[in-house]
Amino acid sequence: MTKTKLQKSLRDSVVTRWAMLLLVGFVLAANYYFYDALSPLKSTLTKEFGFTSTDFGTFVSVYSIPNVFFLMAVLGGIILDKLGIRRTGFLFVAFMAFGALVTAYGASDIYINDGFGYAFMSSFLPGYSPELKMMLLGRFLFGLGAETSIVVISKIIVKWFKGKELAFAFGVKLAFARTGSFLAFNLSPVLIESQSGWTLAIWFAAFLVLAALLVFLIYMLFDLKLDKQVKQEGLLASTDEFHISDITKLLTNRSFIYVTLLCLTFYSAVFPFLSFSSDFFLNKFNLSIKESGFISSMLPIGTMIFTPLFGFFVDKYGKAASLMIYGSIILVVVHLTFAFTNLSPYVLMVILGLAFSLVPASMWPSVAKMVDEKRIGSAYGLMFSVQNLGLWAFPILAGVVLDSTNPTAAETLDYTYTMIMFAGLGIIGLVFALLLKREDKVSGYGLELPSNSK
Ligand SMILES: C[C@H](N)C(=O)N[C@@H](CCCCN)C(=O)O
Repeated sequence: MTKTKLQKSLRDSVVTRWAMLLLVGFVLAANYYFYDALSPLKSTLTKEFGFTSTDFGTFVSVYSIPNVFFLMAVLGGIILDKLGIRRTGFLFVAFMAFGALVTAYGASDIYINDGFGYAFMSSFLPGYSPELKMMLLGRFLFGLGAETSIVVISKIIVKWFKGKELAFAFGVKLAFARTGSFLAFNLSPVLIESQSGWTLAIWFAAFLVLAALLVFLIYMLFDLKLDKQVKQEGLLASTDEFHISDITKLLTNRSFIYVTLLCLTFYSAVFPFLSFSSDFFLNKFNLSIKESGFISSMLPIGTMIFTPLFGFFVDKYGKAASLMIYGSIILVVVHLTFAFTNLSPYVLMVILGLAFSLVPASMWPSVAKMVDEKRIGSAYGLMFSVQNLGLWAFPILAGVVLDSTNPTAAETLDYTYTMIMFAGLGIIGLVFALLLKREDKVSGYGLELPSNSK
């Protein structure tokens, strides 16, 4: 009796571990909120600062530069293994918060009226406004922190839920992320109408990320307590230690290569599209900023419900490779329908939500089947870095395509070619999904089997 009592730790309490998910879920929601908060403001940024579509695309994509060109997500995973959850998490969430505040500062009146750094930002690259340059710096720092903090949160979920409700917890974690996006698309258009000025929408987003840093501090107290109880950190460090050979093993695993390329193409056709979607609805259907922001938010709201459901389905019945194929087909059909018809964007966004649930719910758990558990951190880090190549390139390309296929100072923007580009990405993704399913028959990872059968 006494022995059993001694063996119980914080993670054995259902309430405590779900409370931990609530805490880190808030951090994740704030991350996604800030990522999407400026998307409904594209036309406002054009009106206030003269942003072109290419400027806006550059702003969206600068998030990915640290993760692509400095391999930050991979390095962050290594730092995580060396320094542990608390120090790495605090460092990268702090980067996120600092970057968010710098972005808001770059759009603020204080900065524009010759505030700190304005003269310096005006002294080079005259083709880019000082506002854009400061906001780019802020988003760069935000991106540096944001991707690694997602890797840290994934590890936190494993720490608290391994051997318990792990897959479901991952689904709920993604639902928190989507809640952040949903709120961003609906709140930003309301906040730009504030008496205190349109930049309140950006300040609000930045302070939300700052609040996330405080929430992470609270999480750290529990994490410390759990480590004291079970000395789990030492155990994880030894099992998750990083070796360069881990990366070479991953790069010779065909299934891993196909799933990573699917991750690159699929997410490149979703996240950059989502960043432009409010402006797309505004232009194509002649809607208000609020209404087009609301339509964009139909995508995350669908995924909040569908992702945990499909996660449950994959756990119980398998069929992960097939679900990735179905999700890819839906993505292509929706983007082509957006390009060539005037069908209701409300319905199409909900259908796109199905695709954006089918693929993530089956993709992320599938990686765990094809990669040793001790390499899972490196695997996710590598996938994130490759994926960020697309999240970097495609917002810029979308902006360039928009600017070059529309006359300067056009009243409304024609998105047809931009949407064809996103559909093209979806088609390439579909090919990788088909290759992945074919390869699974050879490699025998059992992607089509239920979770507990492998
Ligand atoms: C943008 C980020 N790199 C990403 O891929 N996010 C995924 C969730 C990743 C979860 C990994 N365990 C998303 O679908 O938002």
